[in-house]
Amino acid sequence: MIADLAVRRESFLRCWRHSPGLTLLSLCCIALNSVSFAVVGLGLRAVVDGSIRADFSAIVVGAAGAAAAYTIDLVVGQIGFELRTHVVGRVTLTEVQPEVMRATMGVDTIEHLERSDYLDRIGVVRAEVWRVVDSGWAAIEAFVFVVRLGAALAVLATVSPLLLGLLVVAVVPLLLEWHGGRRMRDAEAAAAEDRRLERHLLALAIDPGAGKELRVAGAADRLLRRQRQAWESAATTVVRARLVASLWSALGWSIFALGFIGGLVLLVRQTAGSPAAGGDLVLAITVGAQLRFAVEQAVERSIDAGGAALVLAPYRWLREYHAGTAARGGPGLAPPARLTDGIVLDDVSFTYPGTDRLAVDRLSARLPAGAIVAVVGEYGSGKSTLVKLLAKLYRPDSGAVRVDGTDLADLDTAAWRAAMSAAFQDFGRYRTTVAEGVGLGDPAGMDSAERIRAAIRTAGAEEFVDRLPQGTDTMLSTQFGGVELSEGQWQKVALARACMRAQPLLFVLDEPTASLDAPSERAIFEAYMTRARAIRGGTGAITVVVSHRFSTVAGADLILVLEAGRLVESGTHASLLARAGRYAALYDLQAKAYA
Ligand SMILES: Nc1ncnc2c1ncn2[C@@H]1O[C@H](COP(=O)(O)OP(=O)(O)OP(=O)(O)O)[C@@H](O)[C@H]1O
Repeated sequence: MIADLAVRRESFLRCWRHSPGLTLLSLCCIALNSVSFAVVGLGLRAVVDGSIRADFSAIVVGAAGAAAAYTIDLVVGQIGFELRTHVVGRVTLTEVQPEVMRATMGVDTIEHLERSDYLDRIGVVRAEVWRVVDSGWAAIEAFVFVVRLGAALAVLATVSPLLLGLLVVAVVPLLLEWHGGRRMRDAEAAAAEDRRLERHLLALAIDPGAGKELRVAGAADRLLRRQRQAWESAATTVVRARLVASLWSALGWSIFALGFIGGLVLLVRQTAGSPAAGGDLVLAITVGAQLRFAVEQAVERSIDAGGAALVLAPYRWLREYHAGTAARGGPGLAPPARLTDGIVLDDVSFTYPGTDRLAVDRLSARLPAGAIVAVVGEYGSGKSTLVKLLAKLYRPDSGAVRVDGTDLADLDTAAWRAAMSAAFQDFGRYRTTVAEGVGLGDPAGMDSAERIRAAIRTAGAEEFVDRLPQGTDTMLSTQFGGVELSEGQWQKVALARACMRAQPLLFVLDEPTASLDAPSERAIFEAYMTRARAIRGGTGAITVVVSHRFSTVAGADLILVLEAGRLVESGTHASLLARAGRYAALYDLQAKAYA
């Protein structure tokens, strides 16, 4: 609560610093608006009283006051709203949104991108980040609307304390509408699954991949029928609830109208015969009629202010999580300029957050400087996890990864990343030009057309890139008016991206050729071997290749065989075959399958 208040205050101050003039103007509008409609009533009373007393100046002042207050009520409220929306929007887009993106991207590890509970929180913040900025305004406005309600009641009390009873009848429609609103929300929640399904089926219908299958199978009509059913089911639930909510609302309004008329009748009976009562009557009618809206605004904005807490909580979590991981990472030590000893995995264990199974289980191995190391094993044996630990995308639960004797945890994360290159199994498909998509592998070198070409050459992508309509300037993906690539071509672009750094200390290839045909895979792997041998001289670079295909990695200097997160064998291809253990059995199995 206190922490939320601090964020609200900070958000409001951001608006103030960003646009002090507009913020001040908007605040003035809110303040003026808070008293305007009570002043309309007072002005009209002055007019009526003035006409009874034949007091011309009272009539003029009253009419002018009422007219001004009425204009303010109609216009200034809207202007204040527009100004606030403008400032909130600008601060959201220029300050808070980028901060959220930085916090999401700036976390060293990727746990928050792989855990569904973290993703849910990030999703809420990203979708409703404007509410963080609006939260300060919502609190101010909620307070001002309560003051506005108080002012209206105070004015009514000057006529007769009896009229305070109008507050009760003004609350009744609100409660009934709230009840109807809750039914609507329940209905929306009940219809959410059908809506999701409906959107998903519609997206499938226009998805190029599914589109092919649906055409071949002739299943498009069937799919659209299912989509329509889902839509109708969702619509029926919501429309029914809307109808019920309207009935509750009509009932509430009727009660308010009856109570209001009752209050006026009482007032008339109390003041019957008194000529001075005309002004009071007009004031009671004007202010009383608006009372329900005053209550509604006060409640709505209070709910808004309270509802912002739903976004403020994950927003604070994201900031603290980011700050916490940054503090853990610290400024860190610089990685060595070249590896002399190598990387040692010392009794490393790791369990993914939210799971209880060890993905890497007490693994110890030495990856000598300059070595080409292959990591092999069956599905789910922990190969990619090992690679992520080397890239510092996760930290071991126990044990340590040592780089030339220094714990990887003590190395500066950004500097370590700058000293390595990686192509991952689930590589990114950047919808950019080829040159950008490759160059982003090393932002420092992405302006060099030569380096981009060299990376493309190393990845074996030169031939297909040269055939593209604008070569390296070709836009990728038809979504942006460019060309669509095959799976294998996308993978070659990702590989080229990983080749942008000329002298990395660690070069990681996690299943870099899974989408490629066997000859392409072989050619690329050989190119990598050549490259790995070339770069190891300069920096003692270690190349780690993860692969399912044992034949591809037979030329590696060291092969690590994983099973259920454990290292079960290690050695060269020849030594492992001679050992006739797990590696030999799997190699044999694959050789027979390919034969
Ligand atoms: N993000 C994650 N969250 C939870 N568990 C995970 C996550 N990623 C992997 N795992 C689990 O960790 C274990 C090791 O997975 P990993 O991806 O390292 O295996 P792998 O050998 O690379 O498999 P593959 O050859 O299929 O890529 C598996 O049991 C997997 O289900």
